Amino acid sequence: MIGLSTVAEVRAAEDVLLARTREGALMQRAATGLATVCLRLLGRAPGARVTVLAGGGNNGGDALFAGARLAARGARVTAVLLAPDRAHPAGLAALRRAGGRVTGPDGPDGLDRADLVLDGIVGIGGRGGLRPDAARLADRAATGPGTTVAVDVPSGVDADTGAVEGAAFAAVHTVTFGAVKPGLVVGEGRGYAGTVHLVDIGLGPHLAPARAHQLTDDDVAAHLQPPGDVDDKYSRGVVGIVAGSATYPGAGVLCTGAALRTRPGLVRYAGTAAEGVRAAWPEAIVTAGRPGDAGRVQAWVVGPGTGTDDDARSVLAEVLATDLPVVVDADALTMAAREPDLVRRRAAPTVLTPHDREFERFGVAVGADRVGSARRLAADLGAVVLLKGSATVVADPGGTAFVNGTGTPEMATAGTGDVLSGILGALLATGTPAAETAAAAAHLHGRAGQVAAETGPLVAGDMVRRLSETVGRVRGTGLRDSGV
Ligand SMILES: NC(=O)C1=CN([C@@H]2O[C@H](COP(=O)(O)OP(=O)(O)OC[C@H]3O[C@@H](n4cnc5c(N)ncnc54)[C@H](OP(=O)(O)O)[C@@H]3O)[C@@H](O)[C@H]2O)[C@@H](O)CC1
Ligand SMILES: Nc1ncnc2c1ncn2[C@@H]1O[C@H](COP(=O)(O)OP(=O)(O)O)[C@@H](O)[C@H]1O
Ligand SMILES: [K+]
Repeated sequence: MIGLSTVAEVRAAEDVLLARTREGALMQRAATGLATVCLRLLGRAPGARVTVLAGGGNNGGDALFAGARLAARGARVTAVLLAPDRAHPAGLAALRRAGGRVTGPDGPDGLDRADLVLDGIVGIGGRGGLRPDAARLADRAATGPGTTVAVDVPSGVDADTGAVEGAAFAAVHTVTFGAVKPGLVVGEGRGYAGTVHLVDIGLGPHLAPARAHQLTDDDVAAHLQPPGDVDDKYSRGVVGIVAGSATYPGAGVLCTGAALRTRPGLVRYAGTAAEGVRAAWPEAIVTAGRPGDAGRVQAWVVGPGTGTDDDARSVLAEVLATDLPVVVDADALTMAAREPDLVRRRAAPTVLTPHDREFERFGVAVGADRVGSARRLAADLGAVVLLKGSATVVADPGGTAFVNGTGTPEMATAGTGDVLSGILGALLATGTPAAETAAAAAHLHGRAGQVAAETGPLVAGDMVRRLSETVGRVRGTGLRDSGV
């Protein structure tokens, strides 16, 4: 699990560590890590052209020291000082000693010929959108030939939320220090950060436990354990699916298929798409009746493609009245937004899975702070909120959050949400805690999208078809030998 630490948490840990290390040591660790990544990206330093954009704070100091290291290795380094009178004195002196050139914001910056551009304009001390000089240079860097590397945080990105007000530095790589900040992996900031490299500067032991996390394949593998010798089809949890309709069976077929391919113990289906689901998935136990007719389950999924008429509303109420975990998706979200008390009065876990427009039906727009918005709705409803997006966010009522790191834009196609709710229902039926389980489902779903997109554009059914293989790849096992 990767902790995502806020600026306040990083600053607090830095204060403790700064008091215990000699002056400037942390910045040297940061600059060494930064220069190492840059050297790897450049391949070879001698002759390489590097432009360092340096603001007047410590972020500029990191960039200047790293520039000095690159210059010492033979790179031709130009530092552009955005606030020449406040540039980090020791960093600037080191750069000069190593043979780097220095200019002001309007000087010959070399951006049109650079191999690599370092963005040390502003880091976690930034406020608001970039100022005009900085915005102009960030824009030139983005359209120039150099590989763009952000120092700690892409300038102009809010490190806590990922919000971008106006211009920001578009990095292909971000080298961040001490801890990954949420703004690098969520919202607009994710798109500006590119690939994130974490440099250890010794902050770890002093950081408060993170309240937001990103799961790894290893974390998710723990949710995907194969059955053991004593397992039977019931023992791993049975999921019940209420999805699709007679006219639109697709959502029922996708959701049921995804559940089966995630944990193929037993999947029950109840609803008016029964005929289509039975034809597609003979492995499922299917009834055209109500949820109560389906047999015992350990979790429900309700909503994809069910419609929002009186019958659908009464089925939703029946499912929410159980003491089982429930995934509320799609049309069920529209109905739950009209009657949020159906969710609030539940004692068992509820996971709501809105995209932005469904989220807004609960009364507030998502806005630029996606983690904050998901947390607020989760607290209001006493439910886990899984807010879909290019980086899906999960929040629980207590404020614990997860930001998903897998997936591909190819997943922006109809029906992929139905696949997610099937995966999530299957995992929730095992009884694991709802928020982390929802994050694990989003992770697996994203990996299935990546696997299905390996050969070209995907449709939702491709994700279902490749799910078993994806589970195997996330488990990292392959075929077990018999031990004979
Ligand atoms: N602490 C440590 O031990 C370590 C810290 N480390 C590093 O320090 C960084 C934090 O440094 P920091 O606190 O000096 O702030 P920083 O990010 O440089 O920003 C302040 C500067 O930005 C400017 N500025 C602000 N907003 C702006 C805007 N919108 N557009 C343009 N400019 C703007 C602001 O100008 P001012 O408002 O003063 O006019 C001021 O000049 C951190 O991210 C990491 O890289 C590492 O070395 C590890 C050890
Ligand atoms: N640009 C993107 N990058 C990664 N994932 C995406 C992107 N766009 C959409 N997705 C994912 O695809 C799924 C779409 O779900 P949803 O909007 O409910 O679709 P549908 O209702 O058609 O099934 C979500 O899981 C979302 O996170
Ligand atoms: K920066």
